[in-house]
Amino acid sequence: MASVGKSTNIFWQECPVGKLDRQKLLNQKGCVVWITGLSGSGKSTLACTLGRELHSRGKLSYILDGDNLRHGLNKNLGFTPEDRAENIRRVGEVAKLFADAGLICIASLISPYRRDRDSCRALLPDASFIEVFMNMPLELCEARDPKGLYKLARAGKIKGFTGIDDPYEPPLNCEIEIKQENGFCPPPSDMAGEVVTYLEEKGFMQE
Ligand SMILES: Nc1ncnc2c1ncn2[C@@H]1O[C@H](COP(=O)(O)OS(=O)(=O)O)[C@@H](OP(=O)(O)O)[C@H]1O
Ligand SMILES: Nc1ncnc2c1ncn2[C@@H]1O[C@H](COP(=O)(O)OP(=O)(O)O)[C@@H](O)[C@H]1O
Repeated sequence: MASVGKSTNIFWQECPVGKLDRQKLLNQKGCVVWITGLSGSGKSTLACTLGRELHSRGKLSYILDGDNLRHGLNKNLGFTPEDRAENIRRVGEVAKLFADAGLICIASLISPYRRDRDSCRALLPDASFIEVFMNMPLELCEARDPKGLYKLARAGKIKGFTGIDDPYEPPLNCEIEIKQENGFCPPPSDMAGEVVTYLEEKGFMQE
């Protein structure tokens, strides 16, 4: 009897067209670019700039943005550690499907806990999970505060806000780290360029 999670009597169905066939069609390799960092660190900005750059080079990508997914797939989840873990788990599984479809999947979530990110990494075949750490100081993110959420968190009107009264655990072994240079944040095009160069060097931009 085959059993997975809570289901029993389930079997894996093989499909006639596989990942390699799709990659050939698209002339690229499926992977997940997982962008993690504090609210306001520039995750969505990098995701959008990277998505546009890949599109202009004829590469198929798709952005999974934490904020957006919380309007649908994850609308029943809040920000407790358990809900964040479930949020990341679901997005990791969806990202895995997109990578299997042959796409360059760009996931952009705070994903504050190391264990949850590492579980997503473990879902993907070797080296096709590319963790990008937006290593921006809290002071910068808080000064940006585009949604006014840090202000609310400091005023005690949002509880459990990442970086204020909920932890952010920085990656220990990420593939790419984006940080300030001489006190300045690199422009979005440079941040995206760094990721594109990595994808080229590792062979994801062609089949
Ligand atoms: N308590 C608390 N902590 C952190 N963030 C909060 C919180 N409440 C709401 N928000 C808003 O939700 C966005 C983060 O959603 P994520 O799905 O990326 O979060 S997580 O990965 O599950 O931690 C995040 O979006 P970004 O600013 O784009 O990161 C916030 O706008
Ligand atoms: N490289 C950058 N240089 C200057 N401003 C940036 C840069 N990246 C992001 N920003 C600005 O910082 C704010 C937060 O960026 P955003 O991408 O929404 O962060 P996050 O998705 O991590 O919450 C936005 O106002 C955005 O325009």
